[in-house]
Amino acid sequence: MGLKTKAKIMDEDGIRRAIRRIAHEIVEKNNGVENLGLIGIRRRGVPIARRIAEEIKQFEGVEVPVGILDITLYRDDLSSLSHQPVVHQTEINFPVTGKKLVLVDDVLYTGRTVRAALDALMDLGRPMLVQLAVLIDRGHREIPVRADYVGKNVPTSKKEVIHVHLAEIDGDEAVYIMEKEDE
Ligand SMILES: O=P(O)(O)OC[C@H]1O[C@H](OP(=O)(O)OP(=O)(O)O)[C@H](O)[C@@H]1O
Ligand SMILES: O=c1cc[nH]c(=O)[nH]1
Repeated sequence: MGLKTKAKIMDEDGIRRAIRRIAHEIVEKNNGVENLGLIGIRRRGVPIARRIAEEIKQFEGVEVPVGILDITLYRDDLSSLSHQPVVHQTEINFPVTGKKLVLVDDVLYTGRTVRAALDALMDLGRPMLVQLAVLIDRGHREIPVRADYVGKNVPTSKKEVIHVHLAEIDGDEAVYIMEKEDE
């Protein structure tokens, strides 16, 4: 099944501003950066987490640690109820116990990836709290998960797909709504 571009909903400036705002909101909500840690969900959550850390360094002068969770979705169809996120690898080189962790991902959809991420984090220790930051919330949750920080809420139909492009992975910066083409 093919996908065709329906609309470009964010450009490079829009992505930069959203990430900058999220960085400020994280510091404001947590009353500073003490005990803060960012966890990027591979793949595109990782560069977003690194950019948030870079913003925080610029305005707070503190380096917030960034860890990585590698989670892959196994599915035939994005709209299927059955896709299963599987945690492959964790690269979290700081203790999570007692930390305020912010999970970072590009798109929040059913919430199943976040659930798998939470399971993996809880296996590593006992964080003080876990929050969630996403660049795009497209709705259609299948479990009770909500984001604390959202770059842009994008109402979608289940037939649509959000594609986030980031320079580190894709060579360009944009967010697109794609539409499934009928066969
Ligand atoms: O809320 P959910 O239904 O779990 O969907 C959200 C997840 O789906 C995407 O990952 P994808 O497997 O498409 O890989 P990508 O990060 O390489 O785009 C996205 O990056 C999120 O991690
Ligand atoms: O539309 C979607 C849904 C899940 N993950 C994506 O990257 N896009």
